Amino acid sequence: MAAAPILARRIARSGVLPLCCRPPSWDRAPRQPPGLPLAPCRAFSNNKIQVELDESSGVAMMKFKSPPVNSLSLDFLTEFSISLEKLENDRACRGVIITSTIPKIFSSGLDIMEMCGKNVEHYGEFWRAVQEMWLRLYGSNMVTVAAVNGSSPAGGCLIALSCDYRIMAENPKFSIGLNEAQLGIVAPFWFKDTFVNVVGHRIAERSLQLGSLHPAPEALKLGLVDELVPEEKLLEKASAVMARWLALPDHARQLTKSMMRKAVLDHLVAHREEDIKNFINFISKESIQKSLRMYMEMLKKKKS
Ligand SMILES: CCC/C=C/C(=O)SCCNC(=O)CCNC(=O)[C@H](O)C(C)(C)COP(=O)([O-])OP(=O)([O-])OC[C@H]1O[C@@H](n2cnc3c(N)ncnc32)[C@H](O)[C@@H]1OP(=O)([O-])[O-]
Repeated sequence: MAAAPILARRIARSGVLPLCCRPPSWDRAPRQPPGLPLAPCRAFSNNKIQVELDESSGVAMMKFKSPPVNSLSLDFLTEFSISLEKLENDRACRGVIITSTIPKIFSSGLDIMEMCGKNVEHYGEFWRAVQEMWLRLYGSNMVTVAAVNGSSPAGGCLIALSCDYRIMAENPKFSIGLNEAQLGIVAPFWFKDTFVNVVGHRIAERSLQLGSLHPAPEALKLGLVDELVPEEKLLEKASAVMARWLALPDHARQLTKSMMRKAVLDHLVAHREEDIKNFINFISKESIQKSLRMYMEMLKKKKS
């Protein structure tokens, strides 16, 4: 598949290790070598994501900043994977809080334009980047907390579901869910598995079949998010939750997390190429392309 070397080159250019080469974090050296001056805060930023690591707490704040709606384009996904990998390999980092700088939007999900009117090579490269992002986030050794400060459909919901804990702003106008069926497309098995692991089979089945977007209070009732807080308290709450999770020894928490998630992660790793082929075949169908075009037109009409 031509897409594999392309993504490998993109990642190689950035100096990021592939997932399989990542050292387990319970094997890491002590956080602060003795005798070195404390460096309390470090930041890095790329076009679509900004990251600030507080070395004294070991917590990174990752903010999506890709207007207008933080859609997950190929470039966004690549930057996201690179940012996660940098943090994963940083001995000073134990946890990451993920949020958005865009008012009212956490992420609008996969960029629909990446799935419309492109060639087979592009679809393959795009889908590999979606897989890569999920493998890194769902398989992360770090504590991951989603501070969902706006709407979060489809791929945006997947990001939140892949974290260890989800806190959402208690605004009923913000909704979250895997709404793929509303677009005439189907969430792949690993989106479904991640969803089932959070809310259970019955809720996931009903919500997926209906392509439901759940307003924040309903999302809380379903267990799709863990807590609702006033928007202005979201980051404070996320930091408090993070501190509680980081109070445990890393190795015990990490091994437990890995035990809970391994089967689902292994399933995709074992079927990655097949999953890419399935996506390409599915998304290339004229009927699917038509559904996506109609959905984009509906979004534009709603705006005008
Ligand atoms: C098998 C595959 C699995 C698929 C998984 C997925 O994630 S599928 C993804 C499922 N995702 C969804 O179903 C989410 C669909 N989006 C929404 O529901 C709303 O946009 C919103 C609630 C996120 C924000 O509402 P709001 O009133 O604040 O903003 P607005 O609506 O005015 O949009 C502003 C501009 O952004 C554009 N644009 C928006 N989203 C996307 C996108 N994903 N991509 C590309 N573009 C997108 C929109 O067209 C408009 O462009 P224009 O006209 O300026 O050129």
